[in-house]
Amino acid sequence: MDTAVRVRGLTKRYGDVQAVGGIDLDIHAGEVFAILGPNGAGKSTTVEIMEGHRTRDAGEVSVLGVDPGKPTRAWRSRIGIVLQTANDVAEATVRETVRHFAGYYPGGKDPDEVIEQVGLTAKADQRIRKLSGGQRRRVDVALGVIGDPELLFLDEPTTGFDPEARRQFWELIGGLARGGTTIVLTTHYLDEAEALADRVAVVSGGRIVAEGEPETLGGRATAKALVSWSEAGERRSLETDTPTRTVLELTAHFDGEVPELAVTRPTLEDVYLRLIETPA
Ligand SMILES: Nc1ncnc2c1ncn2[C@@H]1O[C@H](COP(=O)(O)OP(=O)(O)OP(=O)(O)O)[C@@H](O)[C@H]1O
Repeated sequence: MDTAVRVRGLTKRYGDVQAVGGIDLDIHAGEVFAILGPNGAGKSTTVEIMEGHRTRDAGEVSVLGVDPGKPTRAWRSRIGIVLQTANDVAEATVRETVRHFAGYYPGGKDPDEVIEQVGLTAKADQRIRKLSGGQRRRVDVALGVIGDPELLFLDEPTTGFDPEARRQFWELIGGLARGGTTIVLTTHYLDEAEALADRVAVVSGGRIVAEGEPETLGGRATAKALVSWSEAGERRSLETDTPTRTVLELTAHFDGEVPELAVTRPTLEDVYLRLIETPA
């Protein structure tokens, strides 16, 4: 498998703050990789170093085979970056803005197609200033993909989106991924990571504390199940390795339907919260 991003021993310090304290990372070409972690964990610093927007103190970084500390124009054109909302083009319309950015990428996508892809066709002639927060974010995404990048960085892409807009955005990202674009995103939404990411890394205190597929992260798939039900007006629950047996026993006990029966495993959020509680 081709490697899109390779990071070894990355460190970055701001004065007294060790923002990144030795990160190793491999992101494969074509995968969607999510970086999770609490505020101040070092996610943005790591991603901005990969983007070539921040210097590093030590370590090796290779992005599409190039050291982002020595970026070339050709390399930049292969990378898309969705930053937090840019307000400087607020007076222009959606179409004018997307067309303007398309001009930087001779081999890029058709502006109207991209506007359609991000669901802004009906707003194409509206000034960006008059869009809602979520709609502006879609413009940011349009600008990130207009150059048809091989690798797309998304920093907290759906902050401010309503639930429907988030779903549409997930579909957009899923479509880009199916088309072969490698995607690196940071997010605070665990359901977003679960819906989109092939693999996730949890960063805490400038280090990776866990890495893997969202379904199995932190032993999630093999964790004990929680069986819960109602009895004599009270909620009862039991943690068990053999939930099927527990349910059979409960069925016998109640001689049929178990009132308000639920069987659950830890969610990605449960696992995540446990991981960031434990110092690396
Ligand atoms: N330019 C800077 N100067 C000084 N300290 C900084 C700078 N940028 C980040 N830091 C510090 O480095 C640490 C990591 O910050 P970073 O922005 O990488 O975290 P993050 O995981 O992206 O957080 P968030 O989820 O809040 O965006 C924090 O303690 C932050 O205060």
